[in-house]
This record gives sequence, C-alpha cells and structure tokens, in this order.
Amino acid sequence: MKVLKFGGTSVGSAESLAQVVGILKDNQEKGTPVAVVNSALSGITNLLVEAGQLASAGDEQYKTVLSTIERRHIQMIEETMATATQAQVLEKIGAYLQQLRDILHGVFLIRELSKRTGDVVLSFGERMASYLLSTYANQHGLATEVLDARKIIVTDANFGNARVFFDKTNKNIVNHFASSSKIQIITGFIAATEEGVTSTLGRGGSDYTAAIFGSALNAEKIEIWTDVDGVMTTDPRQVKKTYSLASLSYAEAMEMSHFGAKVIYPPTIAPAMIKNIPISIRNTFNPEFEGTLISSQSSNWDFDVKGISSISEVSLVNFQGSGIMGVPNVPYRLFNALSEAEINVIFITQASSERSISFAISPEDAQRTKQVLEAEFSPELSLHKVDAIEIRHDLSVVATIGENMRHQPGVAAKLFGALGRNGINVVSIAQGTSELNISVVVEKKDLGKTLNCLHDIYFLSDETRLNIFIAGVGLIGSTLLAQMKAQYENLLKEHLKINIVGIANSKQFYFDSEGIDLDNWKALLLEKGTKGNIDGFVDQMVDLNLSNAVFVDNTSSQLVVENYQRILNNSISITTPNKLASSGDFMKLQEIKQTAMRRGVKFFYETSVGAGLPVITTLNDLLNSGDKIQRIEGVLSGTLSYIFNSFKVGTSFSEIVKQAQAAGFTEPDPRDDLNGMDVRRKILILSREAGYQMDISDVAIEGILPDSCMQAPTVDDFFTELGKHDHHFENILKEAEADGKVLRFIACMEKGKATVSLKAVGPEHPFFSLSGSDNIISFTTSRYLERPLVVKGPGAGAEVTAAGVFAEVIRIFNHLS
Ligand SMILES: NC(=O)C1=CN([C@@H]2O[C@H](COP(=O)(O)OP(=O)(O)OC[C@H]3O[C@@H](n4cnc5c(N)ncnc54)[C@H](O)[C@@H]3O)[C@@H](O)[C@H]2O)C=CC1
Ligand SMILES: N[C@@H](CC=O)C(=O)O
Ligand code: NA
Repeated sequence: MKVLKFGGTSVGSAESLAQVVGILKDNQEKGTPVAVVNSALSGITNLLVEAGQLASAGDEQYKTVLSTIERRHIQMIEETMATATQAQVLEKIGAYLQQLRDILHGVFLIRELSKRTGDVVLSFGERMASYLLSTYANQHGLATEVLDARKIIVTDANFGNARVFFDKTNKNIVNHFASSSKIQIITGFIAATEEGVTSTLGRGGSDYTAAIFGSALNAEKIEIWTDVDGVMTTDPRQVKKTYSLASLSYAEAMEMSHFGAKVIYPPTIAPAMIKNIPISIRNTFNPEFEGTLISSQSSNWDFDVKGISSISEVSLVNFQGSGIMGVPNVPYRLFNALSEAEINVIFITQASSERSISFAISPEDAQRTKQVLEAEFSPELSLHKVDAIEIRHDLSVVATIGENMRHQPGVAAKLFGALGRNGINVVSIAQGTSELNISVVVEKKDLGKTLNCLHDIYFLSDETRLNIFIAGVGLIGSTLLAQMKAQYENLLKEHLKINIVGIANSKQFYFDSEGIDLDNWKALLLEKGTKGNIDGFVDQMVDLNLSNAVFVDNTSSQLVVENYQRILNNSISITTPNKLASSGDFMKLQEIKQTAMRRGVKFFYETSVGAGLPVITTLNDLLNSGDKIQRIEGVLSGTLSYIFNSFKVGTSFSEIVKQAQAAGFTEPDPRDDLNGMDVRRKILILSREAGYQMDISDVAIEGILPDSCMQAPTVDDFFTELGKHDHHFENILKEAEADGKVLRFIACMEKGKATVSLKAVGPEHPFFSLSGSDNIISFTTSRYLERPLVVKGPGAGAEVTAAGVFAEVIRIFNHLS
C-alpha cells in the first residue's frame, strides 16, 4: 500500500486531474494498492480564510470572495466532467456552497468567527476537492470513493491546530481499510473531535494526513505530489541553476523545512519517521522524474552540503545584561514566556560569556515578543540587570544543511570565506552540535547574494557565474568583449559563465543581470542605454549586489578612478589598464589597496605596464620570494618603441606617429606617449611596487616634444604642429645613425631615483634589438645581479592589452571560487 498526497496545484485544473488519474492507473497496473489524500484546489484555502475574516468583520465583500470560490469550482466542473454528469455534479457542489454561504452569513450577522467555526469554513475546500477528484477518477475508469477524514481522524478541540488521538485514529483507519475495496480519496487537513466537531490539523495539514494514514497502514511509501521536481538544493527563485536532490535523510528534510524550504512541514514527518516509512516528493506534471526520497538512509552525495535554505524575513532579538550571567533560570523564563505566548523561535545563539542571548523570530511577532519579555523581566529591567530589549529588523536566515558536514573540517571555513570575499556581513551564527546545519543571519538585502555565492561554492560542479561590469568600451573595452565572446563556450566547459552585467562609456550605460548579449552590445548600449555618468553606473552596480563581481576599468578617466574606493568597499574586485590610480596620489593608492585587502577582494593593474606582458606579477614574485631590486630599466612605451623602430631617415616622423595611433598603440591622447608622461607613469608604478614612496614629480624627464605641440588645443592640431617639426626628429635620428646607434626612449629606476630620456644605443646594448611595439624590462636584483631578468614582447596594442585584462578577470575568479 502506498499513500499518495496531491497538493492544490495537482487537483486545480483539467490538465492536473488527468495527470493524477494517470498516476493512479500506473499504480493499478503495477498492482500497488493506493490511498489518496488531497488538498483543496490551489488558492481556495486562502480564499476561505479571507471570506471568513471579511464576514466576521461585517464586510459584505465576503460575498465576492465566495463568488470567486464558486466560479473556480464551476469552471473545474465545466472543464473536467462528462457533459451528461455536469448537472448532477454542479448540484452537489452547489449544496456544499449553499451550506458554506449559510455559515458565512451567520458569521456576518454575529460578527464573530471562532476558531471552531473557522475550521468548518476551511473544511469545505478539501471536501469539495475530494468529491471532484473522486467523480473525475470514476469517470475515467477507476473505482474510487471519498473518505471524509472527519469520520476517521480523532483530535482534541484545539481548533485550527488540533492534536491527533492516535489510538482511536489508527484503529479507525485500520478498520475502515479492512472493509473498503475502492480507492479511498481522503480529505486532507481536516479531522473531527470525539464529539464529531470539525477540526483542522494546522500548517502542512494535508501532508500530515498522509503521514497519519501511511503510518497506520504501514504503507511502503508516502508520496507527496506537488508541482516541482522534488526538493531543490536551494530556492530556485533566488538562484538560477539549482538541482533536484535525489534523497534526503529525515533529519535533513526537517532542517531544510524548518529554514523555509518548501519540502514538507516538519511535524508531519514524525509519524512516517517513527515507522521508517520513506516519503517521496514528486512532480505531478513530470511523473517520470523520481523526485526526492526522504528516508533514514544517508545517501551517496558528492558534496559536503545537501541544501541551502532560507527564511527571507526575520527579526533578531538581543536579550542581554549583566544580571543574566550564569543565572540558571533566565533562559528557562525567557523561552517559557515566549512559548506561552506561542511565539515561534527560529534560531538561537548565546555568547559563551552568557551575557547575551540572541534569537530570531518572525517580524510579525516582534512587537509581542518585546511586550512579553518586558513583562517577564520587568523587575530585572528596572534594576538594570537586563538591558532594554533590542530588536533588529530586515534580516534573513540562511541555513546550510547536510549530514556530510559532520566531522568534515573546512565546511564552515568555505562558507565564511565565501561570504567574506563577497562582502556579506554575518550578523549572527549558529551551529547545532549535530553539525547538520550551519545557520547565519545576514541582512535581507544580501539574501540573494548569499544564496548565490554559497550555492556556487558548494555545488560548483555545474557552473559559476562571474558577474562582470565594464567601464570603457573603446579600443581595449570592445576588444575585451570580443575576446570574451570568443572564449565564452570554452570557459563554460570549465564551469565558468562569463556574465557581462553592465557596460558603460562616458555618456551612458546599459545593464542586464542575466548577461548582455555579446553579439549586440553596441546597439543595446547606444539605443537602450541610460544616459548617465560613471557614478550612476556604479550606483546601479552596487545596488544589484551580485556575488562574484568584477569591475573592469578600460578608460583613462580620473572620474572612474574616483569610484574605486566605493567599488572595493562593496566587495567588487577591480582590474584595469588605466594607469591613473596606480600612478596617482600615493596616499590615495595606499587607501585603495588597503580597502581591497580589508574587503578580501583584488585590485589588479598588470596591464598598466607593458600591457599583457607579465611585468608587475614578475616584480612581485621577485619581491615576495625575498629578492632585492637593485635597478629597473626598460623601454616601457609601445608607441615610442614602434616609432623609433619604424622611423628611418627620409620618412616623416609625424606620419609614423599616426601609424602608431592607427595600430592602437597610443594613449587616447598620443601626446601622453610622446611627451613621456605615459612612460613616467609606468616607471613610477614599478618603483612603487618595488617599495619606493615616490610621486610623478620624482621621475625626471628629458622631454622630446617641442612646446608648441604640447600647447595645441586638439589632437588634430597637435598632429599639424608635429608635422612642422619632422626635420627636428630627423636630425636626432641622423646623429644617432652616424654613430651606428638606434634611438630608445629608456626609463630607469635605481635606489628610488627614476629618470626617463631618449638615448642613442649601440649594438652592445641589450635594448638595441627591439622591433614592432616591443617593450623590454630588465630587473637587476640581488639574485639576478650579473645577468638581469628580462621580460620582453609587444607592450601595446588592443589584442595583447585586452588579453591581459581578460587574464586578470580569470585570476580574480580563481581567487573568488
Ligand atoms: N592601447 C593600448 O595598447 C593600451 C592601453 N591601455 C590603457 O587602456 C585604457 C583604454 O584605452 P583605449 O581603449 O585605447 O581608450 P579609448 O579612448 O578607445 O576608450 C576609452 C573608453 O572609455 C570611455 N570613458 C572615458 N571616460 C569615461 C568615464 N568617465 N566613464 C565611463 N567611461 C568613460 C570612453 O567612452 C571609451 O569607451 C587607457 O587607460 C589606456 O592607457 C593600457 C595598456 C595598453
Ligand atoms: N600607449 C601605451 C599603451 C600601453 O600602456 C604605449 O604605447 O605603451
Ligand atoms: Na603587464
């Protein structure tokens, strides 16, 4: 014998009734006898509650609600019943509705709805649904009859949440089933007192009915049929990719349910658990799927954690004071008072100093909790032995659950590490000594982020999203987007989903938290983008509060840099080829780095020197392993390298500069390259990395650009002006060539002294043989003293720079996961 329970959605439409009959027939074919428990049609119980409340408040609107209830049932009859039988079925349902109307009219007249009458009102939902289901099943070739559970389940008179008398109930069940041959369609949720007065079983009532019958009949299994594929690893409304759990132990299922997962109402598991009857959660609309089996077995499961459940809205009460320390009856008085006031405590922690006890409750109980505690502890409050009761709102509880967590070091570290890296503040923590559950209280605004990042770290097997925000979609930014698009599928195979959530240029921005379509980003930004500057972009990024977030600054804008502190403070990592922060004000840079460190996120800017070449990481590797930097020397400008590699006597200098610009080597304003500013910034960045507290003014420069070029108001004017000086550059070149030398714009830093100058170097010089846009950086250190460590290769250009930024994005991902 199996007991099958069908929830409201399973009996709420023509389609679902057909599915239910299919499931029953399937069992019949397999020779498995079944008993069926059903709920009211979906939504009807709430409507009945509402009608009762309106009637008792003397509000005629109850009639409108009643009409809605009536319409739902009539519509079901019209959609599901054979035409010839419709009149008869309508008559029967009409009789139920008339009774209900009479009762509500009475409630309306006397303006009072006792719990006892409330239960009668509610009972109509299940009674009508059972009748419809049984009639439908009989019309489709099954032999069923309605079993009104009020004849069977005997309870006390605690209406609304009645307690079952199991001796009598079990006897009734056994006797009834001994004499019935048809499939029993049992009204869930409802019961009756010994005197035959209608009662209800409280929250989760129909599940409970199924467990009561299953247990009395020693069923081989109880199946709870609903509209989802069993129990999911976490709330699918909050996390995009969740999985259905094949199995759960009773204890896990209870923990999950206690913390809000819609699994099964915990007390209803008890009768089944005592008899060790497995409970399976199945999807009426996907009956082939096995769903979730809840049993005493701890299943094979590859992960430390089974599920992450949450209660989105809780309040946290802090009860503290010097007078409670070590006083044994304080906790007793506290929780007893709450229990007497029927206030449900969701979560408790106590500091080991015993000076404070915190517990979470539903927000609707907050006011009452305060009153109850103030009354109970009024003497202690007036003597200041207990502090004023503090209640914090807008919090959520997230519980990480699983039997595998037991005796498993590292599970908690993973959890808190992930929360820390994502900037989620943990308000309170509890872990039962059973080690089955670690619960944390977080701010409500962080709930989605918490569930997503925990789901990512525990169930990494499928994919992790990296949420990326890109400011600057010019040359480097657009190349980066193209590279990310090209690599998207390959990364997905590695379980990494590149999710470009926001893009911005200097005028507007565009967001899509599901990931911007990379085939179409330009049009989306231009046509659908919001007008606004970087501050607005960052505001929206921060508001989204996504986990695993990275901000990429592909601009050369100081306005963007001004936002770094705020971005890092919101636990979003940054990678950038923009040199303004790393070569800007020294104290500000320190603050930015400290914020990143404090928030456990990254601030990377490898591409600001030598573009994609590993310059800063190499320098840091040397330093971290204890080497001492003696000297850093290099050709640090891709533009200038290209220019002096291509400039031959007889060619025009200004034309070559234009070529460098067209090749994507120059700064947005090429004068930054030609006047040496770009190189000064780069040698400053390296000097600072090497430990010197220097500023841009500490980098001496011998400029090569005539003043008139610098003063040109626009880049075009600059080129015109530069053309006038072609002969000047040709002369410099001729002089060098006469000595068999080439021109190199060389930066050097030794003992905190940095210089930048144009030099003519001969074939003996290591920088002689450069070509294209090559950079070369040589590190002379204590360990690389005679022969320096050299990094060399293209040091500018869209592809290599964007690739360097891309690599840092992935490095940040590796750090986050
Ligand atoms: N071209 C190269 O080889 C290398 C470039 N870089 C750096 O890469 C950065 C980007 O260079 P490009 O792509 O060539 O510049 P670009 O001028 O082509 O693009 C800059 C982008 O930033 C946007 N932007 C400017 N100010 C903004 C603001 N306040 N807010 C939002 N967006 C803003 C612009 O609208 C544009 O989309 C620069 O910092 C440059 O120094 C670094 C290494 C190599
Ligand atoms: N304009 C720069 C680009 C890299 O930082 C250069 O030419 O090196
Ligand atoms: Na680099």
